[in-house]
Amino acid sequence: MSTSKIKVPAGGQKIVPGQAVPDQPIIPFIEGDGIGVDITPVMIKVIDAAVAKAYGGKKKIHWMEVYAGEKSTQLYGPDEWLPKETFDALKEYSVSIKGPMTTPVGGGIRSLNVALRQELDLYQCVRPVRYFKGVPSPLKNPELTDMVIYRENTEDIYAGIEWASGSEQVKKVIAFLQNEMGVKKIRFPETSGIGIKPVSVEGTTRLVRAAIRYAIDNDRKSVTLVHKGNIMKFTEGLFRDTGYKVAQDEFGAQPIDGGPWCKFKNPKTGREIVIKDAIADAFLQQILLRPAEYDVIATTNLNGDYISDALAAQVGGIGIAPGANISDQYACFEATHGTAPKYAGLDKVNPGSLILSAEMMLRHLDWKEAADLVIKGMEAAIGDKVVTYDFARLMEGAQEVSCSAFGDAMIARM
Ligand SMILES: NC(=O)C1=CN([C@@H]2O[C@H](COP(=O)(O)OP(=O)(O)OC[C@H]3O[C@@H](n4cnc5c(N)ncnc54)[C@H](OP(=O)(O)O)[C@@H]3O)[C@@H](O)[C@H]2O)C=CC1
Ligand SMILES: O=C(O)CCC(=O)C(=O)O
Ligand SMILES: [Mg+2]
Repeated sequence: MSTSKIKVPAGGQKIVPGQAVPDQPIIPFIEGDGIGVDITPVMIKVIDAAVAKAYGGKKKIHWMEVYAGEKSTQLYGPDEWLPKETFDALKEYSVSIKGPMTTPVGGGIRSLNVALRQELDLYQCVRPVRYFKGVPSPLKNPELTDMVIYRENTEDIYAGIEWASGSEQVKKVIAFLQNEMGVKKIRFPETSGIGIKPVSVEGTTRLVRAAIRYAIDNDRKSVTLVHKGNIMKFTEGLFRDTGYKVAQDEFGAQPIDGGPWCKFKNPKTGREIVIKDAIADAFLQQILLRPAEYDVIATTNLNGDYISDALAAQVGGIGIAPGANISDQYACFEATHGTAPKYAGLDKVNPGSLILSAEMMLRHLDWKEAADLVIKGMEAAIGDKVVTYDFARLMEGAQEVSCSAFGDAMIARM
């Protein structure tokens, strides 16, 4: 039986949802697999420096390591990928940050990242995509890409409801579909695996509501519902139809030229916000060719996963792509990228994604001054062409530095 491995730091306080953030909050972090060992300590060092500089010691984060993934199996036992006390801590302390965790392809464990999002009901995956001047990009005008992805984070095929080809369960499911549901279109029933894609009105409503509220609070021009509703009518199509209904019922949006696009006046600024939709395949070419036409993006889970990496590439790659998983109570910040195993332990990769995820966390705490210093350090280091390998290989005259040296370069420029 496992006993507690988590050491609660002395002197810190819990963040309680609905109450003011204490000056000395305890923030749990998961180091992460693969490059987690490289980027997580750099993120902590950079954030501590920004907070110290911004508040002169009045505010300070008390970091509390909690365990998941490979490190957890080493500490708690071979099958303990996500110990209960980790879940409990993430809930008890409300705001947390994590490094990436490995998910094997095909067999093996299901995604721990997805399990965390589902267990904490972190239904908004928020991934801002913005350009930092000087970052190498395949686009002529990368600064025109300025979008915020709101990816539904608890439903869709990520629910993990699927049965393996040849299993007794899949035979039952296929027999049920053929005999009781009149399904005749499973092309190779003897060897098919089957997956289920739940998309609900509740799940879509809360996600689209959050995206529209973000557009209102941040004076954005439009919210685009991205879906594949022409093919998956009752899941992706439901997402689109529900999204428009939320805009009309909850925000008073009125149809433009008979709809389905609609618009309403931002109650905070008086400017118009347009709610529109795009089919996912066409959207992926539009964001490359006409990025300026898109702003806030609300989409289903799988689309959001693909769109996140595609959009990140437009502004320099997933080395600089931050994110947050948010519910009405909890927030767990994490980068868009994964464990990049070939670079693990080499002190080589770009810590920018996790640092910018922590910058989002500072804004979530309303520690704006520290967040601004993080951005200042990042802009100045990139502006001086002091960058990690991923940018250096595409930049003229760059000084390539290690993961940890990039963190130090940021700190020196705050
Ligand atoms: N939230 C999470 O924890 C996530 C976990 N994963 C998991 O991560 C594992 C590996 O996935 P994989 O498909 O290889 O995707 P990764 O995102 O881990 O890496 C793909 C490539 O992206 C580039 N890259 C990633 N991170 C950085 C960084 N910090 N700095 C610079 N470049 C970076 C590298 O490109 P290059 O080779 O060109 O240098 C790398 O080879 C899988 O098990 C997957 O399930 C994946 C995504 C999210
Ligand atoms: O959980 C994983 O392994 C992958 C998740 C992922 O790619 C993402 O959330 O962007
Ligand atoms: Mg992904």
